[in-house]
Amino acid sequence: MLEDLKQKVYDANMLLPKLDLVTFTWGNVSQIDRESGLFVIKPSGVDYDKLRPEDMVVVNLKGEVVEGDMNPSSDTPTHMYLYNHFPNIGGVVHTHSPWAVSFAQAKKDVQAFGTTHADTFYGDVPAADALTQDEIEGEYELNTGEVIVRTFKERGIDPDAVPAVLVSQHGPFTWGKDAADAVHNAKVLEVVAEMNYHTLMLNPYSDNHVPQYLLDKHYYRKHGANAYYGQDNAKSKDHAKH
Ligand SMILES: O=C(CO)[C@@H](O)[C@H](O)COP(=O)(O)O
Repeated sequence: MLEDLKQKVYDANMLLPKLDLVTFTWGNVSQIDRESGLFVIKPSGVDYDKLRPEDMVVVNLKGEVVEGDMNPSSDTPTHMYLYNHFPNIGGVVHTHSPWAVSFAQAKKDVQAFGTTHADTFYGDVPAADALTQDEIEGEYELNTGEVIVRTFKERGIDPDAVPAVLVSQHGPFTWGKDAADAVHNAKVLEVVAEMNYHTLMLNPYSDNHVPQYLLDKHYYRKHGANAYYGQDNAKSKDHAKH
């Protein structure tokens, strides 16, 4: 089932080593078919050079494996949580790319210091709280997905405007309209994280943050003036006109 989607998800996973976003098997990509409510994700712990499209695992939004001979990625609960709570996303990526992980471990946002950032992320990329562990039926479940969604809610960040997060004690998760778009965002995050580091080394008090109205403008240019970005639409339309 979903053979075309398996091919797309396989292709997106194979971009991770190509884009220097993963070491060994440290990463995973998925994409959802919103019609069926099923998503396809990489199997856990499989070397990229051994991976095949037919190895992709099909999972439903309760986290149950619907088709696949191997275990799905260990991050499947997080991908699933994001699909359940961010209705407009179509693909999710997790990597351990070094610059983004450094900011995640330091629990520091990647700030919007310039257009390189603003062309993809229309605001700072937030560092989420550390992992939480809840005992669920005697098993410990790392509620990474809950930590991500809670961070966006508490900080009033629109996940469609900032398709990325830095999970402390773990690493970056990015998302997008599909798997390929989510991989693109993962690479941009890694590049702008490195730029953030050097910007702050050159000027630790750097406050040349791109103003929010300009970030809005980039957002509307890409998503259209009617796109809602956490503000009154009338006001947003005015922004877009400038
Ligand atoms: O952080 C971890 C494991 O601690 C994971 O994110 C792995 O890096 C990827 O795992 P699989 O997708 O191969 O299960």
